[in-house]
Amino acid sequence: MEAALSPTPMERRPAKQGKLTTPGTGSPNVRLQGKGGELGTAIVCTPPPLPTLEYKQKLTLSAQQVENAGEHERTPEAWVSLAVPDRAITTRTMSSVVQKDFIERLFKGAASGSMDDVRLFLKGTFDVNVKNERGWTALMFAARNGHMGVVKELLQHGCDTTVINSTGQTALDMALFWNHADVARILQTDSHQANPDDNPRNYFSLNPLNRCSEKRKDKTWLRNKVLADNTRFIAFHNLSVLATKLPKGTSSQRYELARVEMKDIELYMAANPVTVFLGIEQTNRHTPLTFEEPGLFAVDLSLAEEDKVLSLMPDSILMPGYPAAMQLRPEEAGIYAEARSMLAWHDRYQFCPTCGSPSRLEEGGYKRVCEDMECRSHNGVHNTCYPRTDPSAIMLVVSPDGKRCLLGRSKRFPAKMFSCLAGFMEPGETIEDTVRREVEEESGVIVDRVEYHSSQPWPFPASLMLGCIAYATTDHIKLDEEEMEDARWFSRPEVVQMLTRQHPQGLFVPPEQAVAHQIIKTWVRRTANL
Ligand SMILES: NC(=O)C1=CN([C@@H]2O[C@H](COP(=O)(O)OP(=O)(O)OC[C@H]3O[C@@H](n4cnc5c(N)ncnc54)[C@H](OP(=O)(O)O)[C@@H]3O)[C@@H](O)[C@H]2O)C=CC1
Ligand SMILES: [Mg+2]
Ligand SMILES: [Mg+2]
Ligand SMILES: [Mg+2]
Ligand SMILES: [Zn+2]
Repeated sequence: MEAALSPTPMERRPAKQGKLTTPGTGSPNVRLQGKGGELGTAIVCTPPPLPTLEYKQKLTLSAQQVENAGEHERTPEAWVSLAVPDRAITTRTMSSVVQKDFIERLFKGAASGSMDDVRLFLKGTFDVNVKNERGWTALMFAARNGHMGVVKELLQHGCDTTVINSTGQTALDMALFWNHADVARILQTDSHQANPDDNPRNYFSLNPLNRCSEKRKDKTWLRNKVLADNTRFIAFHNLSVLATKLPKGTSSQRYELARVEMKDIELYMAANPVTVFLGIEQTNRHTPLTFEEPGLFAVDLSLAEEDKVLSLMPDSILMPGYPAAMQLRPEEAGIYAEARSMLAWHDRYQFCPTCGSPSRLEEGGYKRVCEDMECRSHNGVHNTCYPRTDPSAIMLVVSPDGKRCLLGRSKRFPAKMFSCLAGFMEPGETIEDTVRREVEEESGVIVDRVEYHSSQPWPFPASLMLGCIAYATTDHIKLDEEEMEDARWFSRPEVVQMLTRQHPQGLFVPPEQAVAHQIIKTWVRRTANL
């Protein structure tokens, strides 16, 4: 595919003559630089001859022919081969045709990633920030098309990252808009601009525990840990977690997980409830782990009466799943995600999926082993023995013109809430396949490019949301009437109103704890120019 020179077809027009002109004369000019800095501006006062077929053929001239050739007939290569050894190019007057050729080669090279063309220009020691008629620099072309090598080369040669084009965009804006994250990062580092999209951290993903998976097979260590004085238990009752209220004034995070002690639950522990080792609350992950550091377990107290569980901690509640769990402190939400998904797995997989025999817990609750020693699950790879995680794609679809995004309403959504489309991954699919299939199934819209944004554990019961931004090639909507109630294209201003809960019809998007919210916000941030 031909490398795009700019986001709009307008930009693909060849550069107009006369941009590089000296005011008052209309004559082309070029800034010439030598080792010690800028040497001055060479002005060509005679109107330049147009390139001829003959000129084009000169591309293959020998060194001698080049030396003998007239000024206007020299190609950039010829100029460079003549001039670079003694920097003569910086002191010569160059015809505008050759100048134009140099600059055109620079822009084309930057847009297509052709390092040779870019280096050719750089050898010529021109102004690296030369612009086309729309104010685009070579750095912008390279950033627009994601050519990391060219971007680095241009930055090394002093290309200015702060230049803006005639529509107010910098090279960084373009890299972000066109989702060249690696290029954006380099430009940010260079221009010291902070990017909130770097390393996004979603709610449910901030689990501070050291899971110490290497300890799960050490039965003695685990037993001692369960009994240690400073060990604490996160208690669940029918997948609702015991939580206590935080002091007032702590924004939307109003609860934290209650940590109960062995002495409080000894009675229930006698019944051997499902208990899962979650990890160690290690204060410093860079120091070696000691046994003294407190361990954390999840325990399923569903066998106990609900009020008995509530009485374990003053002022506590049994917090149901979504959306109640959005009120936990973010670090607590990470622990909750691990704990709830694990207990939900044990709850649903009490029997061996291979032979139907009862199964027992092993490895601190991270494995279920079939009690029938003849069962096939004891041989080879058996994922039936390990906790489940169901990958699920969630995507913001951007319209073909880049100006709108697709949000939908599943039938089970609260009234007036619109969100990203989402769907479970099927076996044998890539993330991109899932995104394209679910978008087409649910909305009839065709997606081409898929960009990964970030992921989020979604413990209802054990999904892993794979957040993406997807670029549509069509915009006709044909709704999946079974799953979806509505799906529409929304403009950026309307999405901003939905994010900030100021939409005139009261429409809104999921809260900031949902990855959907974060993906939508990323798109809004990237489209500041709309
Ligand atoms: N974090 C976030 O911001 C958001 C998260 N989500 C989550 O994303 C997930 C997927 O979204 P959703 O639109 O429901 O998915 P789908 O579009 O794939 O539709 C779900 C339906 O497909 C069927 N299905 C197919 N495979 C599975 C599977 N492995 N597990 C469960 N159901 C399956 C079920 O049908 P049936 O019930 O008939 O069996 C289910 O109702 C859900 O867990 C949802 O809660 C959704 C939106 C926002
Ligand atoms: Mg869906
Ligand atoms: Mg679906
Ligand atoms: Mg599906
Ligand atoms: Zn079995």
